[in-house]
Amino acid sequence: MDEIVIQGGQRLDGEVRISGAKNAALPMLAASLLTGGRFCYTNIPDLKDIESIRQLLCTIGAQITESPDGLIVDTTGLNDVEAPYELVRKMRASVLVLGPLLARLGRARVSLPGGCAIGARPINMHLEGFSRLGARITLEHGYVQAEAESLTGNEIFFDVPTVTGTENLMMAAVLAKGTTVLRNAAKEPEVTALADMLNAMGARVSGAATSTITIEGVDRLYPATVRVIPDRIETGTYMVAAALTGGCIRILNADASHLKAVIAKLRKTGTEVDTSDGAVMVTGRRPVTSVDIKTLPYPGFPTDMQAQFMVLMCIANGLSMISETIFENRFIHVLELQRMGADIQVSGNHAMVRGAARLSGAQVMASDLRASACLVLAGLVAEGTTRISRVYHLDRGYAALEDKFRSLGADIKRVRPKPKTADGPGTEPASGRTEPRN
Ligand SMILES: CC(=O)N[C@H]1[C@@H](OP(=O)(O)OP(=O)(O)OC[C@H]2O[C@@H](n3ccc(=O)[nH]c3=O)[C@H](O)[C@@H]2O)O[C@H](CO)[C@@H](O)[C@@H]1O
Ligand SMILES: C=C(OP(=O)(O)O)C(=O)O
Repeated sequence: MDEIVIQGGQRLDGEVRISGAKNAALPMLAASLLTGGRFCYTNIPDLKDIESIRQLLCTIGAQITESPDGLIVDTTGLNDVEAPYELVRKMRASVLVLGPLLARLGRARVSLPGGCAIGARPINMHLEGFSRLGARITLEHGYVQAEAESLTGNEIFFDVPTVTGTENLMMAAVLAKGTTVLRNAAKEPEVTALADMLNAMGARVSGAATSTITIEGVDRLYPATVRVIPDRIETGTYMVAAALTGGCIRILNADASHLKAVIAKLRKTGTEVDTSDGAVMVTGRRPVTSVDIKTLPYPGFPTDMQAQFMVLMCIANGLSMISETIFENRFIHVLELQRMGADIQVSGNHAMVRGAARLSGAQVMASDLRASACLVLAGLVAEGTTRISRVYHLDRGYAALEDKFRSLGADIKRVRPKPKTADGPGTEPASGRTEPRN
């Protein structure tokens, strides 16, 4: 398994170009299943998760080709309605095919995703929503099956805002009879991007970016040409890299309007953020002032930036209280940061970070996507060498990560350790996971 090796201590300066957003591209690709025809996507990021959804769409019968105009997805002839366990276990966003398949074909079968490193992550609200639209839901042999002769609009109230739940229900409702109202809907920019795509296909979705989304069902949809929005979490990660290393990074192809909570917090740390010339310019300053963070649904501080921000708080000048309110187990990176010298105490969903730590490079293990990004950032400011294993998590969500950091001046490379003998010390257990899993 590959490792990322970082020699810390370089100040990062220069320009970096942000890729399309993973979390926008996934539902937008799933939306192509809603109607037969040729969709064209631009700004699709080069990521493992994109490979996984492409594989899933092909299993279902889509034809996918690269062209100079973009990624062409032809969904004219579908031959299957199933998302198998093998794909869902690699990428839980596979559940996003449930809504469009149910809407178009009246049937879908998807492996239940199960828990993941950061929490239980059930899909009960997706399923309750489909039931409210008239679908019969059965759970058997680890699969969820949804069936309906036709779907009928209804009012759906989410207990808590769910991003993929809102997206799944929006896709299910666009072809339903009558009007669907989603209350307490997620307001994330990726939800709005999907609503824009659905409208470009002929759907009638209003209220996206607010907590009430109204969908008036239509009889027909048409293929569309769409551009994926920039990845706000990748953007935020490079912003933290500038703050952390005291460097100056000009971030291109970013949308600062999607990062207001992160920018506000960064400015409070003393970091300069300038969004006036179309790019996002971030200049790290010393000392870094400690701030408290509480993750919340958008437009609050994103849970997907919590781990990266924690590294910045490790080198800040005081105490920082980080509260994680979205996922119940999203502090796994703390144990690895502690091994690098961080002073962090976790109590329930709060992490108290005592700043002024001198991080030192160590062998660490990535446990999930953003925890991996946090370890890369920690390696960049740590003294000495950091080796990060299980980096397949990073490949799910960060396009060309090493190239981008290297172009900013980081000393970072990917290596493939020599295979160890079967019974030699430190050998990967036979049951050790060697493949991505969400
Ligand atoms: C592919 C994608 O877009 N992933 C993002 C999406 O994940 P995802 O859509 O899975 O996250 P949700 O917004 O659904 O989760 C929010 C909370 O609701 C809970 N919940 C969710 C659905 C449900 O049916 N029942 C339930 O209890 C979850 O366990 C969690 O505690 O939003 C998260 C929160 O911003 C981000 O961290 C992920 O990067
Ligand atoms: C948690 C994330 O992704 P996913 O929902 O695909 O696991 C993420 O992008 O940080």
